[in-house]
Amino acid sequence: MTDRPSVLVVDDKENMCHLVARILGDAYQVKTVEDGARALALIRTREFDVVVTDIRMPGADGFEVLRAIKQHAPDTEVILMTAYATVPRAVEAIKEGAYDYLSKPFDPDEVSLVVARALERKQLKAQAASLRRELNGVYGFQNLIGKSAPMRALYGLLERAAGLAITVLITGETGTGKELVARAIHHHGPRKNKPFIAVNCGALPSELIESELFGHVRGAFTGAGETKMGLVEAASGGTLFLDEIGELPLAVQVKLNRMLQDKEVRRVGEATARRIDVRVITATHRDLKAEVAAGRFREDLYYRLNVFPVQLPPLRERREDIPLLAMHFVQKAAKTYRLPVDGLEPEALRVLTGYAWPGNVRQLENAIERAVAITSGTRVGTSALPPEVLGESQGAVANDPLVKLPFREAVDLVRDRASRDYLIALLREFGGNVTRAAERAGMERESLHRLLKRFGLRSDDFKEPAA
Ligand SMILES: Nc1ncnc2c1ncn2[C@@H]1O[C@H](COP(=O)(O)OP(=O)(O)OP(=O)(O)O)[C@@H](O)[C@H]1O
Repeated sequence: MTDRPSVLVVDDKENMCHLVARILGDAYQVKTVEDGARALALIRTREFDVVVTDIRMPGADGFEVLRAIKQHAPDTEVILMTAYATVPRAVEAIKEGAYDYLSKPFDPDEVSLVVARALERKQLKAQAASLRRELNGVYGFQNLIGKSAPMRALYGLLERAAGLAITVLITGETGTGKELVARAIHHHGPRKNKPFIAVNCGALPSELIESELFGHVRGAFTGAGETKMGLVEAASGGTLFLDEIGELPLAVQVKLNRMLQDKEVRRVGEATARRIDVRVITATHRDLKAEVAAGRFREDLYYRLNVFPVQLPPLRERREDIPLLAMHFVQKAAKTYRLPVDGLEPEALRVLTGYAWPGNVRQLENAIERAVAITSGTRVGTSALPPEVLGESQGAVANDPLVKLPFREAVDLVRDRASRDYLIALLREFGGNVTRAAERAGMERESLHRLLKRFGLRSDDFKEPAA
């Protein structure tokens, strides 16, 4: 039987090997070797579930066996056998990753029990690892949901960015999750216990931005009552997230650039500067490079911010995530409104997956929240979905005659449409001159004539009227 768990017994005393093999032989597939060096060679070529090894052996001892296993087969559990005198060493071995030890002489039940427990731990560990993999696949990174290829690639990038404390520039259409990503980077990095301060540069009136960001001293300008610390200082030790960075007025861009360069901040109206230590993450839905070209964004600041660019994919480019996101938002809304809604009708899911979502995840979240609020049963159906979502997907699917045809006929139809369009463009280009059109098309004049006839086209219709 090959599906029994495998156990390797290593002891330089033959009778000890036999004894352990006899105890375990009924329940496990047992292999015995009588010296450490052979055990080392064996574990490089074969993986055992559990290894029971003596500590004191000539040549390679139990510690060497343990280390080799942790290196080559870290999932294998190791149990050491030890005489009374070497118990302290066995305890040391546990610190190095062994599961347990048996002190000689032992009784048979003790051996069976320790091996069974070691196996149980191995299985639990494997189960936990697979659950974690699954959860990571589904729930992605921090609070980000999505398991599509673009999202998985994104998680890898975010993991790297989080560990590096590097300046990150997040770009993506509205509602793609830029703020969520910024938070995920912060919470996954070494500054997670420090503040995360988010500032929407587009939402602050331009005359206030400077003092909000950098702070001001009393009386620095009309209306500056008390001295106030800015948001940059509030983020000290943590992360400053500047959303909609493309909206920052040029004058403030200059100050921000200087702050990043000198790692110092100067409150408005104050002569001396203060050292600051903030990690800066910025985001924009604009094409900053184009903004630079148009003179609306400073080039030096652009390069300072764009150290680690992260581009978020629009939802329509990761449609396979829509069911997962939709389900997540259904649960969230059901909890908020204390409603017994717990899923979506398959048809509703089909419609959601077919829609283009110009407002991305935020639009999906709003659509689902509203749908849940008006659902009286336990599942969201199509009738609860917003008209714009229904309209587009129904239009795309139901009005296209192609879907009513068998595959071959549909392909023929598409080919005919494309051929006709091509011929029209060709005749236009050459003003109805069939000889030249045939040359470009790489076919004989006669063949082109036949094709034109088949598609009901007349070359004369494309000739310039005589002046
Ligand atoms: N991958 C995702 N998983 C779960 N929720 C998401 C995801 N992406 C976005 N969301 C949710 O969608 C909403 C919009 O996200 P967020 O505010 O981060 O987008 P944004 O790109 O910053 O938008 P804007 O450009 O309009 O400021 C939030 O409620 C957020 O929780």
